[in-house]
Amino acid sequence: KDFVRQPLDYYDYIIVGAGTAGSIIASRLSEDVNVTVLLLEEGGDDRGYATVTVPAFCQETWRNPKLVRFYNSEPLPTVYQHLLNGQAQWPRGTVLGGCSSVNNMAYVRGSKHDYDRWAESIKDDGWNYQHVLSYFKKMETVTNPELRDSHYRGLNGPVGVTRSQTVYKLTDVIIDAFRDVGYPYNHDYNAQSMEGVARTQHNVQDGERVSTAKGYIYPALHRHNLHLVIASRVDKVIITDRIARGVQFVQQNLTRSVYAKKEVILSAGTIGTPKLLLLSGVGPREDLKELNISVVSDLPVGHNLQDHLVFDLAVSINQSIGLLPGILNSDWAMAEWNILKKGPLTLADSGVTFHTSTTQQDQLVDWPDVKILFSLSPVATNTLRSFHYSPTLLNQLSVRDNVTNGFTFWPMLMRPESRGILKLRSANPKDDPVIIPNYYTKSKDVETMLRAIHICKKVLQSKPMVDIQASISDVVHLNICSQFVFDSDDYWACAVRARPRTLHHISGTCKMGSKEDITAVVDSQLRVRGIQGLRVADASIMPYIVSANTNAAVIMIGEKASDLIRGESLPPTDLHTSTANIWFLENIFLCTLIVAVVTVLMFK
Ligand SMILES: Cc1cc2nc3c(=O)[nH]c(=O)nc-3n(C[C@H](O)[C@H](O)[C@H](O)COP(=O)(O)OP(=O)(O)OC[C@H]3O[C@@H](n4cnc5c(N)ncnc54)[C@H](O)[C@@H]3O)c2cc1C
Repeated sequence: KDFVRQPLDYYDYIIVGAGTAGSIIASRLSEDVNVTVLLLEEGGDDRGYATVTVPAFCQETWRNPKLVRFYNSEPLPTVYQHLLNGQAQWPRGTVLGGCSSVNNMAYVRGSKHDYDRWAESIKDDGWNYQHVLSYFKKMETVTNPELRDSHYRGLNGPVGVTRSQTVYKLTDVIIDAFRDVGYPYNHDYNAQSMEGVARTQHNVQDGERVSTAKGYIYPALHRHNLHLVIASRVDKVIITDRIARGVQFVQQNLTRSVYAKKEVILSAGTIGTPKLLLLSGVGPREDLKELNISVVSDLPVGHNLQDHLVFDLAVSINQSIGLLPGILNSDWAMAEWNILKKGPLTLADSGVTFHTSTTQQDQLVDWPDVKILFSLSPVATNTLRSFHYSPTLLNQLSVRDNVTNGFTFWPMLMRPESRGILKLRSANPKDDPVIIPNYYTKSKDVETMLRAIHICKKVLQSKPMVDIQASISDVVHLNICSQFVFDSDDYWACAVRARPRTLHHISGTCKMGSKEDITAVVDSQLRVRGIQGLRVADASIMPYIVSANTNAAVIMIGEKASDLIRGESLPPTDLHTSTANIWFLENIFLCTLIVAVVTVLMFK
């Protein structure tokens, strides 16, 4: 059995959204044969799409309306002048596996400090790094032998993780360039420290994407106690007497209801979950009253919206060592992937990731606030179109179309201070919500991005970059920034503000917090405040966005939520003892030698 057409009337647990987190929770809860689980998903099957499976084609997925839904922010044409209609556009995976089936697969857990800050703010050590590390280990199977012998890594989890290898010479040149200007090479940014330049790890195993649908749901579909219903949009949580009783959903234009004996769990993502809560009367009282929705619980649902932003800086070089046109569609690349599951098609991106702390305060504790990724070509207008850039900007950046050899820096802001907001547009579930991202409303965010751009420029001065005559190819005086001297900080600040490009990591709209925190929507057990039998588990619960791509954190949230629901917990990882053990194992030869020398000396 794959999908169930019509659910029964009652289940123990109803999970809304078979995305990244929802797939995990359905799979874990249904491990217990004594409970029944219903998983409801608005989208369809993610199998049968080569663009989902083959890592190098991943960017095609988030342009495919069969796999994603596009949400537009409110227009702000005088602010986001480089965006089409002044609107940010967010594709969200609307398919089994959710965004984990359409994302770029970069696997980055985040810093120890991200989770320690969560734990401190919510006053619950169960979310500190030592605790969540146990879940990060549980969920993954690290495939590279050189990474497996580490106390930080997991060896038997449902999600495969593979560290990329050099396919293009440009990858090695970029790594060498960062080292040349003094940054360390980081063997594993998912271990003790994130700092430095590293080879990217991806949710890829045997050359194929591992979404949470693939890792958790498909292997569980044979279970009789798990029902998966697709193409069904949940429109409301049925709440009476402050208890969640079930959900109302629409399937083939028919509205149906299904009931939960134990709990309803919302995993519909950073947009879907708050929208559903608001439609169900859980949200800011004044906003709900305006739409004639009766208020069940007055909570700041939709507030605290956070995202990672990226800027693009194209560079030209004098050698053909990167991703040249035609490589990915060549017969040999296809053959190499089909037969050996190797080669260019296994790479979701350049394979290089750089993290660094750009303030003295962050350096002291080792907590990166900037990340830089790369594209191994000077990203041309064809691709830039999908970033929702305005025709004027596309026209100005079309200089890149004439650059055959080059690459693009993607400097990124990892801990933004600006906060956006999401509200209902109307009480009609078919209407998309109002989204106001408030990008760069805090000047500190612009300052951090400028420091990231400075790092890119510093790297261009390195010997490996000078050797390939690397130089910024976007020497175009953007109309709206023409009052500033090109390449000055004011110029870049103007360009950065005008085109806030999302890294697709929206989070935080149903914030987790302590009892006293009036800005919180869920408590540290992920229970919606003031309502029984209702939890949220997805990217929306993050109190602060992590300093990393968000998928790994959401998988951890899915694993931990499953344990919270079934009343279990993993013991915290004891890093202290184990690091010592690892040191002993890694240096066993040295230890044996010391013992031998001491023994000989004693008997002499
Ligand atoms: C294009 C793109 C690239 C990304 N790249 C990376 C990357 O390289 N690395 C990384 O770590 N992160 C990346 N991310 C972010 C990461 O994938 C997400 O943060 C994470 O997957 C979100 O998981 P979630 O469970 O919160 O939501 P989702 O995975 O979005 O799941 C929500 C699910 O709920 C369903 N749903 C919504 N509303 C309803 C409803 N009313 N009724 C029924 N079902 C509903 C949706 O269809 C979806 O399946 C990327 C995201 C995108 C979109």
